[in-house]
Amino acid sequence: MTVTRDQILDELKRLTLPDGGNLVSRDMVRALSVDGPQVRFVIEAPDPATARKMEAIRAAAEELVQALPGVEKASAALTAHEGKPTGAPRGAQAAPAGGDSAPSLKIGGHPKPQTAPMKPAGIKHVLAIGSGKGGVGKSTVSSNLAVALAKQGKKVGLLDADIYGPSQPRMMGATKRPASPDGQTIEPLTAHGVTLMSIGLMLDETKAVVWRGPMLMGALQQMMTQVKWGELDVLLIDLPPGTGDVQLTLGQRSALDGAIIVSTPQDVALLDARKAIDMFQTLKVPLVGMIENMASYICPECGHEAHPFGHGGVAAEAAKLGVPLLGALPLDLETRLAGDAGTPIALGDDKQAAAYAALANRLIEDGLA
Ligand SMILES: Nc1ncnc2c1ncn2[C@@H]1O[C@H](COP(=O)(O)OP(=O)(O)OP(=O)(O)O)[C@@H](O)[C@H]1O
Repeated sequence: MTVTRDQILDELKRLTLPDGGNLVSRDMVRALSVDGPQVRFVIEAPDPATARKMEAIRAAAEELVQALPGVEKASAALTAHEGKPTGAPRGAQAAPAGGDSAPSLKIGGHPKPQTAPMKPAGIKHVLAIGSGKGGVGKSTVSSNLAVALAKQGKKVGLLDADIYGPSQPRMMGATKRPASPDGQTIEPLTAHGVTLMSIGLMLDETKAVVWRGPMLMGALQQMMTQVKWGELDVLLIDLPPGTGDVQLTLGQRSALDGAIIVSTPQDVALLDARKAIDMFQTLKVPLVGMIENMASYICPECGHEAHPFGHGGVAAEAAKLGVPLLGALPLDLETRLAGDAGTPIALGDDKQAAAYAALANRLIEDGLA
């Protein structure tokens, strides 16, 4: 008989810590692996000083697990956070066991082992919005699409997973830090009818984020599993540009229903968009389609139409790759100003809002929202 992870965690819950809670409720168990009768795990203390006081707990935890039926050898190691890394989350302490201070939630710890792809229970569809190149308007498209879908009566969530340059708080006009009243779950914000969460809102915005892959994975896992998203028709995930750890983690570890790629028509952007498409295909994430942004510019003075980033490049690329072209959005001053003001252009009723409404309708017709 092989011991299960749940049995081990249940056993560890029996071990009460001197300052309250147990190893599981205090989220200290890491890297639990069960290899037949061999069990290994790590106990991660919030700091080296606490770790030094926990040797007896480590030994007791090892002994308890070793006594479980089906376990031949259990080994537990102690580690500790080495202080706050650069770009560390605000309140980067483990959730306090008690006391007067408000519980805080550590963002970006080591990921927990998963048995199934992440998809919060109440969410019907999860769509990632990516781009190869930065600055092509992926966040602008994400926020406006979210608002346009909400205007159609859909329950929409928007997760800003761009930890290196989170822009949704500004674009959606919601910069308050989400609360974590119990130190375990995060209450997302609401803006313009959209349920919003940004990893950036949990970080110190004055510091650059220097995170290793595992911490990124842990942070994304938390966004998917600890945020109280509630019932949603669709969760849009605004990815960072490129094909890095965030994209890989989400593609491999969460149940994405599709990916949308935003690109400008210029060659350098298309070159990178192709790489992003290739990555999603490799990860077997269905490609919903491409969106051409900054496709044309209408001079407000004379009405002349110009194509500063080229013309038709995304349509041609989409046709070549056999991916639908979902829409072409112009370069538009009002779109930029609305984004900067935290009131996405899709909230209004002008031509740009209509273009986003058409995009939203298409996703709804395709059964993706
Ligand atoms: N169609 C558009 N017309 C005018 N300005 C736009 C348009 N799309 C995006 N912008 C502006 O371009 C800038 C970059 O857009 P945005 O932040 O959405 O791009 P991104 O691809 O998400 O960038 P990053 O790589 O930094 O995440 C922003 O100032 C935004 O307001």
